[in-house]
Amino acid sequence: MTHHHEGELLADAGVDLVGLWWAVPGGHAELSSDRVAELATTVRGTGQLAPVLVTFSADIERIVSTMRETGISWLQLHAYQPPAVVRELRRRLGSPATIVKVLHVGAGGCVEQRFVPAYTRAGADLFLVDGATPDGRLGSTGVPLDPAVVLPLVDSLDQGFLLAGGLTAANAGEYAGIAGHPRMCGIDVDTGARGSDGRFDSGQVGGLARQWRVGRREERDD
Ligand SMILES: O=C(O)c1ccccc1N[C@@H]1O[C@H](COP(=O)(O)O)[C@@H](O)[C@H]1O
Repeated sequence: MTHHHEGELLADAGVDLVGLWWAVPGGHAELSSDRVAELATTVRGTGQLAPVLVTFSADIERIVSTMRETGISWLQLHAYQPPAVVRELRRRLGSPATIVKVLHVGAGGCVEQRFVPAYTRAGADLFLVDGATPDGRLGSTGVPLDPAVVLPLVDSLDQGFLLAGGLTAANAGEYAGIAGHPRMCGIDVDTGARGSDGRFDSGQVGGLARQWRVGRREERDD
């Protein structure tokens, strides 16, 4: 989210977490710390949404100070930050923070597969399974993942996971085995939530919420 008015649209359409992109060099939605703070206030003001700081940064001091200054408690580490960074962030941010580590699936499978136990020991609360394209793009790729590759990966996890990567209302049926997985906690969508003009579209977001049958966290029993 980059504009204040998007908060109400997302809340009304059934979303519960909103990503604010910070320290994402070259990202189409890169925000300054001050802008993140303003938008986080708007997000919380809906009474329904919680903001997530989404970042490529591995700079522990900057991440911790931005989380504290903005009051954001959800952190999505979207790049290749190592387990040592997760461990130090967990130590510094404490248990109130929810740390989401992205696991990238490329042509050869999950790039971080062998680090998964280390991320778990380091204190990651959730994993987010997303794609990495052959040309190295991360985040907002709009490229769907092969469910046959994702399923054994999520089966190998000890904690909950979110799914991303080119998700739409129309392709929900292809991921039935993953959507019904006992550790499935939700989906994370950028491209498929937008209309042809590139803006968030309430019809697209509402369709995603309905087709994926993703309830709010407090309404689920997982
Ligand atoms: O959307 C972005 O610009 C972005 C920037 C930096 C990190 C992550 C970003 N988006 C994340 O990408 C995935 C899936 O996106 P898509 O549905 O395939 O377009 C999701 O986790 C977004 O939060």
